[in-house]
Amino acid sequence: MNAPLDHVILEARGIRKSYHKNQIELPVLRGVDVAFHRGDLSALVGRSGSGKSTLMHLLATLDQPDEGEVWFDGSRIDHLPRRARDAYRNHDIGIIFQFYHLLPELTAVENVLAPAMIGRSVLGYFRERKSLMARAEAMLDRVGLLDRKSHKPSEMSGGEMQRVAIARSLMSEPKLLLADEPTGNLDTETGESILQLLRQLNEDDGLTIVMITHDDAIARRADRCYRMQDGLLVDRLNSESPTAPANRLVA
Ligand SMILES: Nc1ncnc2c1ncn2[C@@H]1O[C@H](COP(=O)(O)OP(=O)(O)OP(=O)(O)O)[C@@H](O)[C@H]1O
Repeated sequence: MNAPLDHVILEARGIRKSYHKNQIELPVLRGVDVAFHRGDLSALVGRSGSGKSTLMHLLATLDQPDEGEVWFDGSRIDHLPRRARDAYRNHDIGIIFQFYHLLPELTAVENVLAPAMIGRSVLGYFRERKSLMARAEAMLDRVGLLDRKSHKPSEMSGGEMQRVAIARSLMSEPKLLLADEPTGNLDTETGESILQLLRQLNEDDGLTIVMITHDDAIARRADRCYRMQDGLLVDRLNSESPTAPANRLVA
């Protein structure tokens, strides 16, 4: 198959995936083709159970498709060896989740630092500790949370915890951020501030973002929206929201 076009950073081609339970096959993705464009804030929208998280897991190489291909930045990534998949997740992309996945015993700044410790020897870590700490603090500052750097997750609000998770995902200077229901656990106002932060990172820092959501109103805020239904990409959202003038129809 041909490599993706240059403006496409992440692409799924002909993806099929089934789960098996009690010897019954449950087809969850039934031939999904989707291409996310470099520099966009894209949304993948669909009802609960439509297969969004399953697709995201495949895009993140947390699982492998039964059929089809996943391409990132010009390379095929769906059946890479484990080390290469780890490197992709640790360096090329950032991932944030609805429930933040912070370590409860660590402070905000330690949570941001944590992934940078993976793959480094203890000696290597201590040698670079100062610069890593400075970067972690800069990332916390980027998300407006430097003054909470010594707080543990139990001492932060949901919105603050999501900001820490975003700061953590930025540590490795990813080319793309995968966000699974990033506002799903937040009230409307706090969710709005997280959306604005994602938009800022997209516009100011050029970060490509793929956001998964079940909420049409949130999806309409993206540059491109892709709708999933019963394991298929069915259409692209008609986006006429006045708040999203850059919103494009994807035919
Ligand atoms: N590990 C698994 N084993 C069996 N079935 C699964 C597994 N994971 C997901 N499913 C099923 O696959 C379907 C799609 O799930 P998925 O989590 O991808 O949907 P979703 O669109 O992300 O939903 P939600 O918005 O509720 O997270 C669901 O019917 C779910 O029950």
